[in-house]
Amino acid sequence: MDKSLLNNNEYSWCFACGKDNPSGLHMRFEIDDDKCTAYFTPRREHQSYPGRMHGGLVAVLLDEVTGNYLFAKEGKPSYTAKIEIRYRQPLAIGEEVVCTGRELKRKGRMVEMQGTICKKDGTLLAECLSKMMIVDETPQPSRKLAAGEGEEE
Ligand SMILES: CCCCCCCCCCCC(=O)SCCNC(=O)CCNC(=O)[C@H](O)C(C)(C)COP(=O)(O)OP(=O)(O)OC[C@H]1O[C@@H](n2cnc3c(N)ncnc32)[C@H](O)[C@@H]1OP(=O)(O)O
Repeated sequence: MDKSLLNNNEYSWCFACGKDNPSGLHMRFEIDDDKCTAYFTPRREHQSYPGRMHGGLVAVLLDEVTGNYLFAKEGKPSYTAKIEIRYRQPLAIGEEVVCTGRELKRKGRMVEMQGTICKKDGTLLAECLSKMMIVDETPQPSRKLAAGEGEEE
């Protein structure tokens, strides 16, 4: 893996997994041969209707667990080009879920990924099919941020 990627300070600001992002989800991952797994417990600040996680944030869990699998396998970033989500049951606030990302197939740099979110008893809550494009570039912060603008006072 290109070590300069991991030394890129901006990675620690990822909304889903960045350790320095105070508003982030702070997801952590386990990588196996064929999948990435993350355990996550939705908190009150993540809810939409009372007691259930916001659908946009459910999408973040799916996007991140699939993206992280590719990042670990390829040692390069990949960008989400398309994501389709089926929300089957609500994710309950306070109840831990298991997120899993797997590769289905690829053509060139475009990889088709599958993501699932299940209860600990295996009940399927949400799933996605996505297309992610592997890129060779190192993502750069916006010019404003690089110039020290856009930071909170
Ligand atoms: C420790 C840290 C951990 C870090 C771990 C972090 C994990 C992070 C996971 C979160 C990931 C994100 O949120 S990423 C952020 C959200 N996503 C983005 O910002 C992506 C924005 N879009 C783009 O940048 C671009 O559209 C790309 C890169 C996706 C594609 O652009 P491009 O490279 O110019 O490619 P382009 O010429 O358009 O297309 C190339 C080929 O792909 C096909 N193609 C392009 N888009 C699509 C599509 N949606 N569906 C089907 N096919 C497509 C084209 O038809 C073409 O086929 P052919 O003609 O060659 O056959």
